[in-house]
Amino acid sequence: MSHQSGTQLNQHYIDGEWTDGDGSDTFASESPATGETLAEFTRGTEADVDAALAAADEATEEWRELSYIDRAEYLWEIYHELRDRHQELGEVVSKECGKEISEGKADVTEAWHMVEWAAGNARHPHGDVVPSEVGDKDAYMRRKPRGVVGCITPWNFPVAIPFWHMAIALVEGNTVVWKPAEQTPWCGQIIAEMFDDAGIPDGVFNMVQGFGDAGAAITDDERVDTVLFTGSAEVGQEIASKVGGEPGKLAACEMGGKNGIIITEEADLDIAVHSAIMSSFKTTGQRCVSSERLIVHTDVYDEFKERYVEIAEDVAVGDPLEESTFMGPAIEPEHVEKIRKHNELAEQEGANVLVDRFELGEDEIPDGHEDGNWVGPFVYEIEYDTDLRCLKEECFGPHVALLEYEGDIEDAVEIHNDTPYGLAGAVISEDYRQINYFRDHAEIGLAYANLPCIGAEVHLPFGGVKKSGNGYPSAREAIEAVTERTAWTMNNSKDIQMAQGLSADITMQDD
Ligand SMILES: NC(=O)c1ccc[n+]([C@@H]2O[C@H](COP(=O)([O-])OP(=O)(O)OC[C@H]3O[C@@H](n4cnc5c(N)ncnc54)[C@H](O)[C@@H]3O)[C@@H](O)[C@H]2O)c1
Repeated sequence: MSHQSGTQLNQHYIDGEWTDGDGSDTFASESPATGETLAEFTRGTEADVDAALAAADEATEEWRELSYIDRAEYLWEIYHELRDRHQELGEVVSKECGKEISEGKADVTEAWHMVEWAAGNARHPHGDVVPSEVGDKDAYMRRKPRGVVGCITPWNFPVAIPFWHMAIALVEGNTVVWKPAEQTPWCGQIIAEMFDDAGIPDGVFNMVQGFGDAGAAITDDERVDTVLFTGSAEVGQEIASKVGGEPGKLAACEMGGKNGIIITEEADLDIAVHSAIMSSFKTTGQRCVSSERLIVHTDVYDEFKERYVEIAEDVAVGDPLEESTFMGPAIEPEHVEKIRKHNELAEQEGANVLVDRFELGEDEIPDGHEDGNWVGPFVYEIEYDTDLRCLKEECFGPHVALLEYEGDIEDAVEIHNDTPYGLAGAVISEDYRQINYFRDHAEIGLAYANLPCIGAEVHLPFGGVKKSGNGYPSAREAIEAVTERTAWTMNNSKDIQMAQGLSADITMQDD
């Protein structure tokens, strides 16, 4: 088994074996905070994906024959490993994706919560007993696994999101081929070690390291029955249209957001400022639920702006492993460029820039971290206009627009809904009517009141509407995506009786 940082090459995990597979190419995991190489990995090719899918396909028959409870036993082993290796894996998350350490550890905690949910759910009822129109019939719904599930995950929750997908797919009786994000292969390596240590039967769990081409080889293969994808809208839409067009195949995709917080004239401004700062800058704005739009009533605009800007000017950017850090670096140099372009776009569209810490001062960058992908908050005010691209396109960074509105909650919600996305949002108000109006009219899957619009609990649905996805790859909803339902009706009498009064008489030609 290989499980190393440093120079040793880490492998794929296919059919219960660690393997270089095709082995024709390698890639590195690089620290976003220092630029140093953390570990080397073999890069997956179509041939590696083919081997993984063959193993997963072969393993489905025996795996689905096990009881839910026996399948869940393997997940309980992993639950204990996640807890035992909490500190170690949390630090790897921080090192590999640059999230500050409390977020790195929270990623691992969320993963074991999801494993707990999925494995615990194995002892809960699965399916429904339903009444029949005919007295002598039993009618009920049973679930069956779909078969092979392809899981494709993003870098920003490199431990939690894979378990949102895989824990449920596996307990429900599917086998899995997983491709971790290319930026966080070390987390992928440790998760695969956990499955290996748990003794999961060969072929049931397979991991292929690599890039988008390996991901596409999974989604395009006819042996895959369900694709679970979390990532950008561009890739998700491509997968949804490709896979959705194939009969018998299903894609559940969770994508990005252009999330907003409404701060009404009835807001408690302490809560408003605190919630907005967390939603804007936690994870350096690189959460799917990060807020890039703050929609603030004119009566409280000036006071809110002053207090928010004062914190944004000074919020601690630094080494993700230091507990005093609030924001770590951006994930990779290409992403720093993407954030730069979004900031420039806002300026071209007429932004009045209030905070520009995009290029941090030398004294703000921690010693020894000069080669990190550093960016700081960029905050601007702009007059709302439906044609502004900077208010519609996801930046996925600490890039925030302040929008002043007049009028009622209805006006604020109209601005809030004016994006192609529909993932998360929050309202800050002490007036329950305003809160309830937001709850009923905001076009989003995750709505918060008097809270940041970040944060998830695994037993709640997680997912968006519009361009943000179809709200499937989480908890209960994911079960729909990885199982097929069979409606069973069973006759308890000797006669055949039909619903809707349909005649069961067979009449003959001579009658
Ligand atoms: N809604 C959610 O639950 C949620 C959660 C986290 C992140 N996100 C979104 O994810 C994005 C950031 O993550 P990212 O940069 O890793 O996203 P990404 O779309 O670039 O990559 C996600 C995964 O898809 C793979 N991939 C890339 N091209 C592919 C292709 N053509 N076919 C198959 N797989 C392919 C990547 O290798 C990676 O594993 C943001 O837009 C963010 O909002 C959404």
